[in-house]
Amino acid sequence: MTAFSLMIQGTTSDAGKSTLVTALCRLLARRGIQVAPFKPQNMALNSAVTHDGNEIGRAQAVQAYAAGLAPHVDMNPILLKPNTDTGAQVIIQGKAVGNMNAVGYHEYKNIAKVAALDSYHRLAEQYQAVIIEGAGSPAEINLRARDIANMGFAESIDCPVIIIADIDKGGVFAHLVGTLDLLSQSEQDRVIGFVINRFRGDISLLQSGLDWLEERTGKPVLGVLPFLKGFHLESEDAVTKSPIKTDTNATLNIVIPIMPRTSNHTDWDALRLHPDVQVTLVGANETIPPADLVILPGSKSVQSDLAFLRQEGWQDYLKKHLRYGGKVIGICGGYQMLGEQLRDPLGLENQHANTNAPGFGLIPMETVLEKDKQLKQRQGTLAFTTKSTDVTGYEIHSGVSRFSQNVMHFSALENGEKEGYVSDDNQIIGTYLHGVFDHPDALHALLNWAGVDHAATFDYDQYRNSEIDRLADSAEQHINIDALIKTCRAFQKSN
Ligand SMILES: NC(=O)CC[C@H](N)C(=O)O
Repeated sequence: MTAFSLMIQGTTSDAGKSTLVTALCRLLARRGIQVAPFKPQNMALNSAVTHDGNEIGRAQAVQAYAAGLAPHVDMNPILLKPNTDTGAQVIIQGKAVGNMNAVGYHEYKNIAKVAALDSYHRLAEQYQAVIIEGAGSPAEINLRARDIANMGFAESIDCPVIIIADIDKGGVFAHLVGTLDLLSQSEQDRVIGFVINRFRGDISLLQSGLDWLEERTGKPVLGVLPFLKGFHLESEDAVTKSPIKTDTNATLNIVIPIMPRTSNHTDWDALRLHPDVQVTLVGANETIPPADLVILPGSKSVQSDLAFLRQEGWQDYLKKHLRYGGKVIGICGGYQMLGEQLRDPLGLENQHANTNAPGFGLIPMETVLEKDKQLKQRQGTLAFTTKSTDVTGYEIHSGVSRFSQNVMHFSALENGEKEGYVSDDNQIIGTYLHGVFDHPDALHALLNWAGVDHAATFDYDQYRNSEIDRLADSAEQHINIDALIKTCRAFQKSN
């Protein structure tokens, strides 16, 4: 059997590339084909940690899960994490190599490409199929010259491409025809067809448009995927503000600030999906509503996000919230902010070295950002509950925090380390563990801590798995997957 690759590119960001790759990974795995996901270059603040301590984009970790694999660094060899308005931390094969601005990175792309190809070839040797995700749109002609994220990559490895467009946004025919038109002949030749995503309504009304599109471009429409109501899969970067659930009997109100550099926003997905919880995300210039629990999330640029929170009135809000008996959980960067001092001697998160800032002063702790980033998957038990309760999570941070006095810890980890903080008055928790609400037992205990007496059981892993199945079932129904596999194999042979 010939191994094959297929790349999914989109007419815009958020067209549905990640979801289609996820669906294909699950559908090939169901057919017994050993398949791996791959994205050469990802720009996102929501990353995942592999077993061996490397950092990759969240979407590839979810796609690996759909394929029945553990996430591996080769699945996303280049990750860009924006930490200022003009620059990003560049992560190559799982490890940060430094901060670069857009021009600097453009120059660096030739080096980054070597890593992308190296990782891809390793996957291609190991698996029977590699499903590749593009980034943004392949028609950004100003970025074409050194492109390694879309057609530049497809041309290098000579693979077929599907272009996907989101009909819910409108303008789907213009997007598809325009995108194809802006590609070179050899790039156009590798487009094996289109997929239209998020269609609602009567397909018979779309048919004349599909016929026109096929006639005009000479490319087939491989499938029209319906809008999946209430569908939720961990999104890569965009923080979705609309509530996931509509009917809620929530008893616990959670408020979370959205800061310019909020990271790992999927930390609160399990809460947004939980029937007993109402999560309100508060952005810039919005009134902060009353809450039972405030969660300060992770941040890629802690000092500037802290300044943002102060400017938005969160310091006074937190003081009042705690005075009235409210609870606070700080995760990673949000945990660091709750401390007394933040130091960045090397200028890792700013353009300048030696930037310091006072934190909210609610935890007797000081944090220094150090050169080596800590990337770890974690397992342990909660240290502050009487009942032994499992907790899982992962750490991604440069900050090293030190307490100025003895404190109660949040968790006891499997390697014997104690981690995090719980205040004596039981109102504040701080932890470095991202994903801390994902384990059903930890979720239950934390909701109980926050005031929910009989919280419903919610298993995030199970939920994710059934959402991937729902997505894959829909793709199976609307795309001829066996014919697609044949086309990809034929492309591989003829080129
Ligand atoms: N994930 C985070 O919130 C990281 C916090 C901070 N940027 C650090 O590196 O220490």
